[in-house]
Amino acid sequence: MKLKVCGLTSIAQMERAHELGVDYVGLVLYAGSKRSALPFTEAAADELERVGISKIGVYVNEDAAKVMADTERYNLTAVQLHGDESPEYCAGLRDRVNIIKAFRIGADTDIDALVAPYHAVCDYFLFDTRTEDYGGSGRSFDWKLLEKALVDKLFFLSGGIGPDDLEKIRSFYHPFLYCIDINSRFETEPGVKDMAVVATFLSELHASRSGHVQNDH
Ligand SMILES: O=C(O)c1ccccc1N[C@@H]1O[C@H](COP(=O)(O)O)[C@@H](O)[C@H]1O
Repeated sequence: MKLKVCGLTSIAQMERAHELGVDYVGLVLYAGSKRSALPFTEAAADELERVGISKIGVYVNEDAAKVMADTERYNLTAVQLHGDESPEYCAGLRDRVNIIKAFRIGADTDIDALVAPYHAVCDYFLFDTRTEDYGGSGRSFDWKLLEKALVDKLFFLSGGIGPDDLEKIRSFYHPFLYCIDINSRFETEPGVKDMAVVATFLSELHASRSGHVQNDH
């Protein structure tokens, strides 16, 4: 089971995440977010490029040329497209970078119909909660909806996952669950994580999943 910590805004916290063994950090490169990592000074961008941990850029309806430029500049492993990006948009970027398409899920969402056009043009899916905003709401959705859907692509599970959700994660099995994505519920303020709480969560996540062999590649 992989762990992504999203919404970090300092190089020191990214390096700490790397030391802890977090798999991915998410940089919110969307100016409309409370935890936007923008703007960078040139010096910070240079430092960011060199941080050892795999970095995922989080975007909302961004210009594709900007996403491509950021991918090179910051050495991004993948981009998380959290807005209303079309399948064509995803296909246009995919030969340059891994694509994680985020879907916002509500009680009445037809997940199969929503994801079908994206199946061939993404590397991963990500499931978040549908709210009035694009993401980072701290609110969760009913994971049982994923069990009922025909999801057959590796996915990131997100949306209000908090330090107390380990038992819930332990009880949720899905053959395509790849990564747990944590964000606002681990913050002391927007953009600043409590890394001690992240460390405890990570070690308990690993301990609780040690009996599972699910998608640990
Ligand atoms: O974190 C944000 O501010 C954000 C803004 C716009 C799009 C995505 C954003 N973050 C992503 O939202 C999900 C859920 O976060 P939370 O746990 O509910 O706080 C997560 O995947 C973040 O990557």
